[in-house]
Amino acid sequence: MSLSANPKSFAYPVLVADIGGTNARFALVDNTDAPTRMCGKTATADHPDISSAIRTAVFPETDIKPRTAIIAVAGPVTGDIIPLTNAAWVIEPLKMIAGLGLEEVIVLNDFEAQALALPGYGGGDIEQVGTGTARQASAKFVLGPGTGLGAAAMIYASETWVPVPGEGGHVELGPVTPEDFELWPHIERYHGRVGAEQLLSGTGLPRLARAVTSYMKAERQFDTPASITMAADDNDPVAVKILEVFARGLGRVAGDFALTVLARGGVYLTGGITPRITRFLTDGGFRAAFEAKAPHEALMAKIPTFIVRHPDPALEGLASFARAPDAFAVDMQGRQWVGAASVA
Ligand SMILES: Nc1ncnc2c1ncn2[C@@H]1O[C@H](COP(=O)(O)OP(=O)(O)OP(=O)(O)O)[C@@H](O)[C@H]1O
Repeated sequence: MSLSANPKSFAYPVLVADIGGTNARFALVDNTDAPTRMCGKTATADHPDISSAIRTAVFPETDIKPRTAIIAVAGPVTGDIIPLTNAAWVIEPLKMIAGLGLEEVIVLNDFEAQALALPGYGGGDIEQVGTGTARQASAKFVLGPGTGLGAAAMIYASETWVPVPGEGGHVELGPVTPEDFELWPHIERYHGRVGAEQLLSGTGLPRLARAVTSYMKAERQFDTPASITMAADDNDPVAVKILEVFARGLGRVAGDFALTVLARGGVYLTGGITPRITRFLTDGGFRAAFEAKAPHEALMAKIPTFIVRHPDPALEGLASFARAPDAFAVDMQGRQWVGAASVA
């Protein structure tokens, strides 16, 4: 059964799960005040389905079985059968309710989950890049180059945080500097266009590498993102140029999103690529591109940008929601399933 109402409390313990293309991560939230109990990660390929992974990774960790599950998946939540974008699992909430004894299952988008973590970050969770100060109770944005380029806004309205997921990773990426104009003709078009994710992601990096290699008339073959970051660590000039262009592009897109929602609460970078290119995010190019938004340079200089250092941003966001559902307005339509026992 699918409901549209937003619950203002959950039955505890709540199991939170971040299901990625490669790994599934689980944690338990025992009540509104309890710290998050991490249950470790497991390779999705090691289990036939999510229920089997939960039985193996979570049930041995708790005397009281979870009554609610809140799950983040990469990709859209469409109906009662939810295939994953990059893994063989199919999430079937009604089967999970029946098979695991759950009362309720909620399935959210993975970057919506990452947005839910933003208001709670502090201390070592984040590292600032450049100037600016995060304003309290103001919009935030999370942008994450991983396998793809994930994006979500976090809006503050009526004393409530409202996560806004979307397909922002597919916005257009155009040339700006004279070097860009020389480089752009070397970029392979995807259906006639250059979307941000086509360059600024793990799958995009080899395409960007081919363009930069051709533009520099160099002899290189970079087939994986790791081969590029490793070569850049050895100061290979082509790999360095690729990551400089990457960081500049990411700054530009991050700046566009900051302008779009006036993200005075900051723009936060996550994703598997980010920690591997820190040097290129902090050398000035990223931040300069972020701020170069005439006529709004002065405004942009005040908006802070951060690298997220928290190891499990999506899980952290789901745990925040599990602890304090009242603090967030999460759209539940078509994404919440309850068992017969819970129907009043
Ligand atoms: N050393 C590295 N340097 C650069 N990129 C890397 C390196 N190792 C892995 N990557 C890239 O990071 C990307 C994966 O990022 P991320 O972990 O955010 O993806 P995901 O799909 O969200 O995660 P999951 O593995 O949980 O499904 C892949 O494109 C991978 O090639």
